[in-house]
Amino acid sequence: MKDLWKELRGLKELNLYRQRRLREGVKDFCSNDYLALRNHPEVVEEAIRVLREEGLGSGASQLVSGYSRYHMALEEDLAGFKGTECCVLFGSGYLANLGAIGALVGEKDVIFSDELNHASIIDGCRLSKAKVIVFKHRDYKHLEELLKEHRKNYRRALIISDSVFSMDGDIADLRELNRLAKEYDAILYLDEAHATGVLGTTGKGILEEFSQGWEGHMIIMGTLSKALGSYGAFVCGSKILCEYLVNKARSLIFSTSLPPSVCAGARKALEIIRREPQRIKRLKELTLYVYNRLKELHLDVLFYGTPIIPIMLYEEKKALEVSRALLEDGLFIQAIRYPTVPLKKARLRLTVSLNYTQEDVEILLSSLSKHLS
Ligand SMILES: Cc1ncc(COP(=O)(O)O)c(C=O)c1O
Repeated sequence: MKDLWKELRGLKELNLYRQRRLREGVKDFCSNDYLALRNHPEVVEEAIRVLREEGLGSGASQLVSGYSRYHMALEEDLAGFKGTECCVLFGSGYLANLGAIGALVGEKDVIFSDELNHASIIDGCRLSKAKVIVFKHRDYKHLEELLKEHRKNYRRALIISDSVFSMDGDIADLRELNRLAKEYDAILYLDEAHATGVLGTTGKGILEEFSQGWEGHMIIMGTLSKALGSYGAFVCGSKILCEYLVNKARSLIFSTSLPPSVCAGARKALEIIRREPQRIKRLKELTLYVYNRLKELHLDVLFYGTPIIPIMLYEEKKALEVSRALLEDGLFIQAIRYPTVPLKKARLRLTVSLNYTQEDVEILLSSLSKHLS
């Protein structure tokens, strides 16, 4: 146990020590509740209704007795929303990536993975025992070189990318990824955690953003935990894929399914997104407004049109200091540091949400200006 203490001390010395913070009493500027659906009265009402009807937990895994009509209805709606044949729910985005990647590829196979993919993809790749080849971030020329050299040596190939990269907010080039997937006979696996409810004019995700229909070799993974304001995740694709995952994905088979109330709440959130596409438009407008105001402060921000707007501070210590100073003003933006991002690329990951009022934005800007300009 002494070793653990030493390691923690090492993290503190490097400004890489992490602590959870109660978010009470502060305005949250770093959640992924982009469309403000987590507290939407209809979502909460529906979840409570089903909570009363079904009880708290689901009682078992999907393959035992934990698969209710609420799970099935949500899967059907998600498949319809994403324009795929079928959908399977998972306990979380982390579990979906672990389970789906691990089921799809093994020792004889190869994965081509963007270097900035989410940690759950990295862990899923490692666990799968497939050969993992990492391509430079959004560098599709590099990807093509790697495909040319290595694809032929393996049975199945998977190209994996986040649709919206969670720490930078940039967007994968679907056209290039799809061209390469087709040319090199690979499955294209897209993580839509931050794209669902955000990209495209109606929030359907990267396919809509690129005016592209779903094709059989595409796997669309997404989470219920961001713009859908709930918890859990899904993998959409062909009927065969879903059947396969239900039989092979260990994180689905050997883990208790989502509570029915959580599924019902997510389904209501999806219904609201479909009914009110103006929410997505408003999010885009607010995002642009916040970015333009940040620019006036001459802050070093990354911006790609998505609601993830990292304020770059580079030094871990500086990121911690500014995050703490904001907290004293009642504003919460978490300092993101290694290993979530590379060393010396520390940042405040500001996210835009429909939860913010005009006044909130003004308070945020004046506090940022005080501590950063
Ligand atoms: C791109 C990406 N994939 C997967 C996940 C994991 O999702 P979850 O939080 O539902 O486990 C996240 C975020 O947490 C993410 O940003």
